[in-house]
Amino acid sequence: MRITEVSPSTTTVNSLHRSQLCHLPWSTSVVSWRRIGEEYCYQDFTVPVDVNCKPISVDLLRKAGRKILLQSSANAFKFDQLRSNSPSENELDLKNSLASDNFPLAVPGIFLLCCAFMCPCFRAKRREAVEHSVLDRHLNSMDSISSVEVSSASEKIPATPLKIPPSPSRFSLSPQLTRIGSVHLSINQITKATRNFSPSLKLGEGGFGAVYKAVLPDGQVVAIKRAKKIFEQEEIPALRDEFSNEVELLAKIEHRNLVRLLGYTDKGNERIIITEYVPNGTLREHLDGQHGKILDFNQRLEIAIDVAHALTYLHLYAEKTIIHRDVKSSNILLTESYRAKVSDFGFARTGPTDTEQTHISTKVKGTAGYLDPEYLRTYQLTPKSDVFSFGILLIEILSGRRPVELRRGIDERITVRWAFKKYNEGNLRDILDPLLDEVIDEQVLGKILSLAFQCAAPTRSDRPDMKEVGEQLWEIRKEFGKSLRKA
Ligand SMILES: Nc1ncnc2c1ncn2[C@@H]1O[C@H](COP(=O)(O)OP(=O)(O)OP(=O)(O)O)[C@@H](O)[C@H]1O
Repeated sequence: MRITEVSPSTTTVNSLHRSQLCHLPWSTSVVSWRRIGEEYCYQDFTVPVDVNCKPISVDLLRKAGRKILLQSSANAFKFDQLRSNSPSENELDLKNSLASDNFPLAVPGIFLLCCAFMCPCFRAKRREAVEHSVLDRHLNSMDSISSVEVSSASEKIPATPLKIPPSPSRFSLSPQLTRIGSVHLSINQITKATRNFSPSLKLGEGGFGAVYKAVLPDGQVVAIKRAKKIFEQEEIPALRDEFSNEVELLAKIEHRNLVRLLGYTDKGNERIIITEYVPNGTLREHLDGQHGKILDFNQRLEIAIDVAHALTYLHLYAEKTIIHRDVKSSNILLTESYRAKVSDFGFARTGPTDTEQTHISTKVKGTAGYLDPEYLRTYQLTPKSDVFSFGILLIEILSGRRPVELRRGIDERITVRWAFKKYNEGNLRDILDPLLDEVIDEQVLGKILSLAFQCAAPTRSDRPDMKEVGEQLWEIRKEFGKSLRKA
């Protein structure tokens, strides 16, 4: 579920809960929420709740293709209605999501589930245990079924005591951009290189559009991201924004752990981004075992370090502070040697430019499960929002579980909460991905988990910055190496 925008009205969490969350350290908040039997937890901010923690309304719910829009007022869509009405297939999944998890999710599908079962990659010669686990993961996942967008009609941003830049630093295409990148192709050349956007060359599809693999006349292999055709007038500004964001940001970036922009085209109804091709799929696919071989612990550590380096670069060393805002396993691409490259800059924004400014105030964008709860509550965006997402990602890398696993028992649905409980009980090994058949030193495991929980602290001041995270991971990796030599 990808959240493109959440208005203040959709996040009116009651003040008691809000203040409790604000003032409790991460551990206390999670543990005490659970101890007093609250189903509501800090991960569930997208659902407005009343004093009894019951969702009060999920306003207009509109489905258009793969998109869900969460909008305000008149056409109120009550939680209770979800329970009583006879549901369509999609509504049924949504109902289950809401009823069971207080989470506004759209999980569309029997059809896609069937595809997951029948997909040839699942029939490949793999160990039975792996197969079961992989299938379980697909059944449990929301990402693998569908990625949906949630947005609201309101564009209001709450007042903040700090200065808001007169025009938020949203990007627009500047004339110089026609000169960026090393690849200059006409639409005709792109059409030829992708064999008229042949489905056989399609690598995948995201919120922005489809991505194709293409071989250029000089033999260079590239990824071509084509904006989806716009049918609804109101979608144009958002998609144009996403395009210009991605182009402007990628153009300024050169780092081995960030996907490189090679060129772009914005002509007529076609908006196309050409980037380096990263050949080994997404991190999520690897965690799901879709590429056959399961990532070992060292590879997982190295991937985490690569992502930490990429984010450190964006936060500290790029021309301006850049906040990615959509750090997640499906946006981490892997090379043949399992090095990670962070992709998808559609939601990225520059951070505070003024030295006195601690944050920028902006609409909430990101992906459910990875979204910083403080940003969601206050609309204040800082690089620490990426740190939060990174913490969630780190737990995902270690456990193999998605941040939200709807088909698991109620205690296990929010992975960070489940992992933290296990950690507190001293059952560290239970958190580890069952597909990993290595014995990991308990101290190493303790340190990396502790780092992940610090990153995912509900309050940004409790989170380390990305540079520190990278340094700590590096130390952990050294310690892991030593533990292997001792064994
Ligand atoms: N540079 C690339 N090289 C190889 N494959 C790529 C590249 N960029 C994207 N892909 C593939 O295309 C898919 C879609 O990518 P895209 O960034 O558009 O969407 P997403 O991040 O998966 O979804 P969303 O945009 O909704 O978050 C990816 O999951 C990946 O499999």
